[in-house]
Amino acid sequence: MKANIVLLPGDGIGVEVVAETRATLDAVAAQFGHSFSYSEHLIGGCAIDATGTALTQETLDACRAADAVLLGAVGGPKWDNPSASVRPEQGLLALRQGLGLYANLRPIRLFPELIQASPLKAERLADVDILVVRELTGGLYFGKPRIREEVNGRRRAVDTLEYTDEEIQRVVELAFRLASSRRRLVTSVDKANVLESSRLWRTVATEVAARHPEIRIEHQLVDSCAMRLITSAAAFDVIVTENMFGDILTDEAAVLAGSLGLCPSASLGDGTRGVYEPIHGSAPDIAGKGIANPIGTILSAAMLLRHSLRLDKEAAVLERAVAQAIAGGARTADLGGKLSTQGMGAAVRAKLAG
Ligand SMILES: NC(=O)c1ccc[n+]([C@@H]2O[C@H](COP(=O)([O-])OP(=O)(O)OC[C@H]3O[C@@H](n4cnc5c(N)ncnc54)[C@H](O)[C@@H]3O)[C@@H](O)[C@H]2O)c1
Ligand SMILES: CC(C)[C@H](C(=O)O)[C@@H](O)C(=O)O
Ligand SMILES: [Mg+2]
Repeated sequence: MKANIVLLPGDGIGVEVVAETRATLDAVAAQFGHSFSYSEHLIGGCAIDATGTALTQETLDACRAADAVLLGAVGGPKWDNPSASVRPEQGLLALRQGLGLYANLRPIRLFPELIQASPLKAERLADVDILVVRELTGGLYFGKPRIREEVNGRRRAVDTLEYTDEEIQRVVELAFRLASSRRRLVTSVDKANVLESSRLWRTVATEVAARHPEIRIEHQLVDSCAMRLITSAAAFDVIVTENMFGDILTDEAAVLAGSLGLCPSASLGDGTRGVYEPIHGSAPDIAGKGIANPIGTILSAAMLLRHSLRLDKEAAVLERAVAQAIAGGARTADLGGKLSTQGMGAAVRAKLAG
């Protein structure tokens, strides 16, 4: 098949891990006789430097016209001034909103050979297989008003946590659909003991659950969920939660896997188009050194093959190649090894054909 893929490397290690993933997608295409064409566009800090804005109309239009988008990461110290009116992260948020990508799927899967890479005891990690469905276009990230002002000599700032029933319903519905082909348990995470928006979330989640009697639902407060992710992660199947809770819980859950650099994601809306990106950021502490782990991005590309291109077999072959490379001892520095970003990509490609 022919597919048109937009690459948005962004900033820092985003550039390094996207280059390695493109090479890996090319190897998949060659093996299965597909033709992937790529166009590369700016987003984040590099877009601010070149154009003054973190997401140009041109980049957004290219993404709208593409079959799928592969993104690296945005941000970095160069653009971190808290008084700046434009920030790299705004580009990512505008992209998610502009494409209507309201659900971010973040699978947390463990490779058995990497159990030692996690600081947790091995017995706490047995059978961990979690899919976090993070709401992506609502909540504190987008609520209005958003204010920074000075009133009577005091500095004041406001963010707004807002959800409509429709926004909650569509993402919780998706979580239930995904749970039906897994272990049939949805954990809806909120802060309903304090937040009005969470009480609406819990009410709507309960309504959705009533339409899916074959799937169990449990409600869990976000603070104790954070603890249970460490003490009894294997008890979770699908977790569905609001935007910021999902952001925080998934970086925590990445510790189970052994490195943030291993974890992929798919940002999806109602159609087949999606944005695929690792859950990590631009990692300024290691950017430019060629040592970032590309596996989170390569596994995001596998999700791209499956969800946007409907290439299930190719996705499975790529995921198997990653698993075999890791089983064969391929390790970047975050996993205690010596492989470069390119070395890790090459180790995956070496397993593709076999
Ligand atoms: N989706 C995104 O574009 C995204 C996500 C998170 C953070 N950010 C941005 O990235 C910048 C840095 O944020 P941060 O430092 O809090 O988080 P980060 O995810 O960039 O890094 C956290 C830690 O994990 C390590 N790490 C991350 N990815 C890795 C990989 N692939 N291989 C090996 N090690 C890896 C880093 O070296 C660092 O020690 C900020 O500007 C932030 O806004 C962007
Ligand atoms: C960079 C930032 C806007 C982003 C988020 O909070 O969504 C990141 O942390 C992520 O997890 O994709
Ligand atoms: Mg995050």
